[in-house]
Amino acid sequence: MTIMTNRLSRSTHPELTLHPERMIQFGEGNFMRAFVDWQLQQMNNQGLFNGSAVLVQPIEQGLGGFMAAQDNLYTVLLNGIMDNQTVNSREIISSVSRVINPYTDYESYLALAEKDELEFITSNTTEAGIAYLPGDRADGTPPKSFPGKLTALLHRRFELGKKGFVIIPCELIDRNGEKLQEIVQQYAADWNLGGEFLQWLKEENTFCCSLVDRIVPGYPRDKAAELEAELGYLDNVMVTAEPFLFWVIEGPESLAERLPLAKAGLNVVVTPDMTPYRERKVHLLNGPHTAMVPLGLLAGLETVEDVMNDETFSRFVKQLIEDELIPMLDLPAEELLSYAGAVQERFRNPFIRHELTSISLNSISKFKTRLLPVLLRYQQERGKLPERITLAFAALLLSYRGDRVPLQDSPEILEIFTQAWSDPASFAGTILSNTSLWGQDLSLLTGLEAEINVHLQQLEQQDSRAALQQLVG
Ligand SMILES: NC(=O)c1ccc[n+]([C@@H]2O[C@H](COP(=O)([O-])OP(=O)(O)OC[C@H]3O[C@@H](n4cnc5c(N)ncnc54)[C@H](O)[C@@H]3O)[C@@H](O)[C@H]2O)c1
Ligand SMILES: O=P(O)(O)OC[C@@H](O)[C@@H](O)[C@H](O)[C@H](O)CO
Repeated sequence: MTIMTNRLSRSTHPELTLHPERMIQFGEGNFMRAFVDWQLQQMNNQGLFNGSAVLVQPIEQGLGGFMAAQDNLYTVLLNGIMDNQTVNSREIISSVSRVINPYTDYESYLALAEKDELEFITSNTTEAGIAYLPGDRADGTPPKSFPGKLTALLHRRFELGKKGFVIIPCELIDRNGEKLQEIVQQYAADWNLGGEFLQWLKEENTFCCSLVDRIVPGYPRDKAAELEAELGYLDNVMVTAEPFLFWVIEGPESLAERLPLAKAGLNVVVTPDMTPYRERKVHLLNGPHTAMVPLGLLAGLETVEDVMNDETFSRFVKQLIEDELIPMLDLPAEELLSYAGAVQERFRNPFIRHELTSISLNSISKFKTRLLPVLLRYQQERGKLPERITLAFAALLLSYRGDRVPLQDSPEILEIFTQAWSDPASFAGTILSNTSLWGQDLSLLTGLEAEINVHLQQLEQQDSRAALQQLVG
């Protein structure tokens, strides 16, 4: 095999244009680079935007060094089937201008407030990022939390008498824009930044809620050397993604003109109410992901594709979606079925490797958001438990014993499970009654504790495939 020595850079690719900075983006992770920055590139390719994003690392450790070493260029590899066509594309993305690490260069970070051309702010700091950190300090260089950092930047902008920003967070939490705005306002109050600043925040800035959708498995570790040989350059931050993309932004109509994503042919909707889109995506895509993870891992499967290629498991996913999830959503069933069919196609994407363990991160809070609301509604409306969600719940609780599958969750949550599992006989009752995990006492839900105990025993005695076989027929 040829040994590659050339790193991707502006000198290896002098034809790539550098566009003026128009967006500040918190988060330099795989998702944002394959989603937002990829879309900026598409608009730039068509001469519709002429703008780049300056990236800010939300935490001290990050990819800034790797990005700088290749002049902030990187490759996005799209693999999958879209509109019945196989897509296997590679594109060098040149829509990132630089990455600022505010922990080592706070002055450059605050200096962003001076640049009039910067009009948009986007972010993805994981679900953990949009959080109020009591005691975060205005004189921190930088403040610790993402909303704290943003408040400091916005305040500098206000002091300079400049116009505000359109702020579009992409974190997968409900009402992300409103939540971010509330926390920024809270810091403004904590830090005594004054009533005029609060007014400027409200009147000069637009916080938009948004919902993102693109499966981004990230750096293709297993194929990197092969791909670099094919590309003809070294790239430490290349990223693989599916071709499908969807971005719903709850914002003013004028946004579609200022950020002409849809005009560039991208699947982006600007709407006054994104609720139905969020419900559909979180329950029909993220919900099945979260259900398949513990069941799949307990059966020794590794990827979403493994699950979908297994007859029993794929039948389980289909039944879960059609019999338990769709009937509980207040949207036209036909539209939901069509969306769900497309989702299952995306799960089957033979060209990407989406690890179940990568989805398993923080599975308890994911279950609470993605599947628990449906389980509760089903029980309330039908007077019985949804069997598939309940089995997945039991598998999740069993997996959190930590002896059969690797766990990735906060130390506090892992400790709660260690304590509860120390007495297996009372485990189900203890864990279901823990309101800090579920927001309510689930041991009070008729039949749940008994069902969970039955499934726990079943999953101990047989493997999860056998339990699924009994259920899906
Ligand atoms: N990968 C996908 O398929 C996908 C699809 C849609 C949405 N998302 C969302 O994107 C998020 C990031 O996924 P990724 O694949 O880019 O991961 P990644 O590990 O490549 O990037 C994580 C990013 O989040 C930041 N971050 C991590 N912990 C943080 C914290 N505690 N506070 C502030 N910032 C923090 C990091 O600095 C980095 O910029 C996920 O949590 C998910 O909500 C991912
Ligand atoms: O990104 P996470 O860890 O919150 O969730 C894992 C997957 O469910 C998620 O990344 C989906 O692939 C994504 O939401 C598709 O748009």
